Amino acid sequence: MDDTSAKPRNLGASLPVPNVQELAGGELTPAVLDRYLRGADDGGGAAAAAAAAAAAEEESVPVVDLGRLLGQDGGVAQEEEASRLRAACEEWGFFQVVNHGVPEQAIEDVKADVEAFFALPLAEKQAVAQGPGGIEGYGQAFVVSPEQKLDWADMLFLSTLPPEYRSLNFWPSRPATFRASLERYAGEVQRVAAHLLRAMARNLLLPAGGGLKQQRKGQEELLTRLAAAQAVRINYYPACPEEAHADQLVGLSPHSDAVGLTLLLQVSPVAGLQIRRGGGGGWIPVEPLPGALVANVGDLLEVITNGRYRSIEHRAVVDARHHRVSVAAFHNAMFDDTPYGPILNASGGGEEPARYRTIAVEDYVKLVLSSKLQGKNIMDAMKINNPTH
Ligand SMILES: O=C(O)CCC(=O)C(=O)O
Ligand SMILES: [Fe+2]
Repeated sequence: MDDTSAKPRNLGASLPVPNVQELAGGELTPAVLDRYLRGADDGGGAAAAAAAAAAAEEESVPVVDLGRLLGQDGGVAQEEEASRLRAACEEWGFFQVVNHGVPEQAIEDVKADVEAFFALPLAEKQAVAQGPGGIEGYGQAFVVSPEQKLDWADMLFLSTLPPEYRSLNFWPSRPATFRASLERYAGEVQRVAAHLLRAMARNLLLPAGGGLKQQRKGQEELLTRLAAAQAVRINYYPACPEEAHADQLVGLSPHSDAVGLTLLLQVSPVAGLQIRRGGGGGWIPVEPLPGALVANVGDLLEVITNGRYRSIEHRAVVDARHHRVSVAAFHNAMFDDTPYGPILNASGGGEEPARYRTIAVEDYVKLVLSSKLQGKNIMDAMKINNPTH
């Protein structure tokens, strides 16, 4: 296979929109600002903020200790942590990962380099601007109509792993250490994702032993394949401009991640990420926890577990005074023709009906990129309408 055919093809592009960091640094005309201002019905509004505050008092996202999960404190602690992971996946779909083994320096370097990238003048950042027809590079995503409300953020999207998926022309050459920092960080985080997926597989799959051993092994491999490829989306949310109120802007519209497993680094010590647990309800903030990675179940994991684990709707809101940066590392299966569908005996008992269609990763990502970000609308289309459910 030659190098270009190994890469994911151009999977979709966004309509061109203004650079938000530049808008935030200049004077905004009412007409421009209007494209970003939302009412309560399209994601803005004090009511949502109040709901988040109220919800926060009662609930916070669970924390999983990866070292314990891998057995560093012995078997009993490992089992305890495995149950914690199970509950986090079944009841939340979101959790913070601590003691993950990613060296502090690898995190500090990537943080410093992404901040330094966004601090460059626009012309230098545009050296890695998205091209027509593609999502990689510096720009925006998910803008499909000139009328839709826009997100108050810019992003840099890069395929990171496997190395042959990279398009280095989109990797910044300034700051000079950017590429090395991101490469190291990408590899470290992929290892964390693979460990988590393997632990999830053990929680989910058939009991070991007997004639089921081979089947169990195959299922474990299937789940760990969800960390074979990785892409990162580096988000920059400018502070709210004076002309607006922070709760009228949305940094990233509500969505679930169209991948296997996401691990997110909250670079800035500024809150912004919020999740909505199944069945609606208020928005719950995921406070930045120093040194932690935020894990969340993606759509493909929901499909493969036949809905036992759910990909959860989340969004990013804008801070009134400080900009915020985050690095989302999306782990996914390779972009080939392999179809992925539900593992039907995941419960260990009898055949359960498939609740989702089977689809190839590339086709699913294409479908998502050609749509407006709107909650879990695309996952709804993946569901099989089973009259018994
Ligand atoms: O900035 C955040 O905290 C959320 C980012 C996110 O959800 C994404 O990039 O998919
Ligand atoms: Fe996301």
